[in-house]
Amino acid sequence: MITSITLNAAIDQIYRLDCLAVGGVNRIMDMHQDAGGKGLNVAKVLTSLGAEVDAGGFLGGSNGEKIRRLVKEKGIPEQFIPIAGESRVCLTVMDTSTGKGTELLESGPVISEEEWKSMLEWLRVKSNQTKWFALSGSLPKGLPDDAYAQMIDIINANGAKAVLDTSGIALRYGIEAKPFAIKPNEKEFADMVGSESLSTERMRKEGCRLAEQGIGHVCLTLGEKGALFCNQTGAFQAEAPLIDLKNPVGSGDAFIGGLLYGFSSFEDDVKAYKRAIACGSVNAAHPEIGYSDWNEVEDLMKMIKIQEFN
Ligand SMILES: Nc1ncnc2c1ncn2[C@@H]1O[C@H](COP(=O)(O)OP(=O)(O)O)[C@@H](O)[C@H]1O
Ligand SMILES: O=P(O)(O)OC[C@H]1O[C@](O)(COP(=O)(O)O)[C@@H](O)[C@@H]1O
Repeated sequence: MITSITLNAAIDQIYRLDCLAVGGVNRIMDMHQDAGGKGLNVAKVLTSLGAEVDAGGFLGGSNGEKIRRLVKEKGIPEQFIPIAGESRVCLTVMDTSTGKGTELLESGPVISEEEWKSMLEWLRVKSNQTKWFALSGSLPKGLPDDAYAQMIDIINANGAKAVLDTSGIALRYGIEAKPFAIKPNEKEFADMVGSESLSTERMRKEGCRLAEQGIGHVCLTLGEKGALFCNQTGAFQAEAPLIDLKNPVGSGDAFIGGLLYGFSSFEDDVKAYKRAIACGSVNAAHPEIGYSDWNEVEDLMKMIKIQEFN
């Protein structure tokens, strides 16, 4: 069983239009809404791949009710903790002439101390029943900067494993608690290291340093360039397959879905890494956020070559 936790769940809303005119009048071609926030996208991908997954986190207000209904419609069991605040809307404006998405992300509700305590209590019980956790996305207001670190401590103490996908200060603290895996993208990793941008060699060096400190898998995703992986045995790199790009939003979440599918079904590291990249690329080749399909993933996996750094 895999449990995917979204502390800052969202209604993911996509507006598609011909060509975005910033500062002008834009008429929308079509609009789509789905349950989102990073962890829910991970759960959608895992469900499409046929994995046993459930979802947790915080939900509140009428947006929260809508998210709960959308999650149910996808057949994903959920144990969200109700909160007093209103869950957020995250808007992606897809410019179909360039294939580029502009994301407008609300910061989300304020979580009270009581609500946070309920989450930690729930996790203490849950991590005795579930082996694998995805902890994904930004922290809503009101939570301490070390919120993910507190969660990872509980998960590790119960012998379960956490894959962490967040950024900024929450990532810095989270790393201290030694999650099983982390997945920053290039920019998030450069921010973490305190640099504008990083060469491949510097990414490898910094990634391997973290792996030596006890993070099982440091996965650095590089968008269309693929990903770089560091673990106890070394560093590996793979290019992403060439695809017809439709919408890259949610590709990082799909990558986590693939990684968790692989590890939870005892695939070796290289196969799990290939599955993760393929899942990211399959998502990017479709307009929906958090899209996956078993056969498409298997086909792309055959095209991916993992190379070890010397
Ligand atoms: N344009 C693209 N072409 C092919 N694969 C892509 C593309 N964009 C993303 N991917 C796949 O999705 C993975 C995660 O994408 P990335 O953009 O790095 O993550 P995030 O969404 O977290 O920023 C990549 O490692 C790659 O496998
Ligand atoms: O929790 P955050 O970091 O604010 O991000 C939320 C947004 O991230 C997404 O999950 C997309 O994430 P990725 O493109 O990084 O995979 C959107 O669906 C969502 O609206």
